[in-house]
Amino acid sequence: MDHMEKGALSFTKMSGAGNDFIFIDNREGAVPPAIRAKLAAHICPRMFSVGADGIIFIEKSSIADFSWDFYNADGSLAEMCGNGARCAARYAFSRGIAGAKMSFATLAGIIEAEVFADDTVCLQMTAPEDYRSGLSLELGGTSCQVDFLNTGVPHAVVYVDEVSEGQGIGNIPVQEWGRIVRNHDHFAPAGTNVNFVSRGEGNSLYVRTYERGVEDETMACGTGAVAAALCFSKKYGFASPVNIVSSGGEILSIAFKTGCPPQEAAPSLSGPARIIYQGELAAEALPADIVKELGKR
Ligand SMILES: N[C@H](CCC[C@H](N)C(=O)O)C(=O)O
Repeated sequence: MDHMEKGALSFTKMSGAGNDFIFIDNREGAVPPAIRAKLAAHICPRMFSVGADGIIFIEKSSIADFSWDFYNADGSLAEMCGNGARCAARYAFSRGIAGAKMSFATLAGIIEAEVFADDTVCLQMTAPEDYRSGLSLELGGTSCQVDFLNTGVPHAVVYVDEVSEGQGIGNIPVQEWGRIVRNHDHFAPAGTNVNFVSRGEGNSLYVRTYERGVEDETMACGTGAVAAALCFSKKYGFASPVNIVSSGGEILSIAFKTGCPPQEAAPSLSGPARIIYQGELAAEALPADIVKELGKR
């Protein structure tokens, strides 16, 4: 039996369709706000620590069942995270923090969620904002027109069938093109997540997402799936619900009102959210100043 000093910090690892997160139950304030970004940037890198696309702190709330603080893997704060929110609902239900139907506060607004008996969680998303279509930029030597929608966080939507000369979504350079769009002047200064979208079978779409704050392709992106579904439907007239086949092969289902602007579509996001394991972060895995701060509580 390995003997390890009592861990410096307990956490739960979760996966929302392959978008993975570290959860900290912070209702007793174990991790003060001042060190959260540094903690995220220290324990999210894969191979060097726990590894995740982001970290979520669950906090008490006087206006909802709980509230949260979400940080990307690089320690940047983001207002919302669709897959993370589905995992937060599963986490809260599993720990008795909320019932199967719940609400929680994010920087993007209050999220209503429902946890189902299988691993599915359904969210009512906040109202999309700032829809922009036909933004011109160049990818792979081809001029193309991308759309933009804020679904809690900013998302650009690139229509792969228009830029890839039939290469197919599986062959496009997501890191290279994702970085170009993420940093493009159209989206300055906040930058944007970037979704590469291609028509699938029936009412489905293939979506590959380059995520701001991860600075790489993730296996799924919930707010990105919502942006892709709403923009594609607006441009090509897709019906609701749309099934999004994400990079990791899992399906996210987006339901929404059709025949109206994306801002009025009232989208919902359904998909899997699973607890993977519980863990204890060893003090030696953390910078001394963080261990010191954690020890104060
Ligand atoms: N993966 C998340 C999006 C995180 C957004 C974050 N990458 C940012 O906008 O900075 C999702 O499932 O919606």
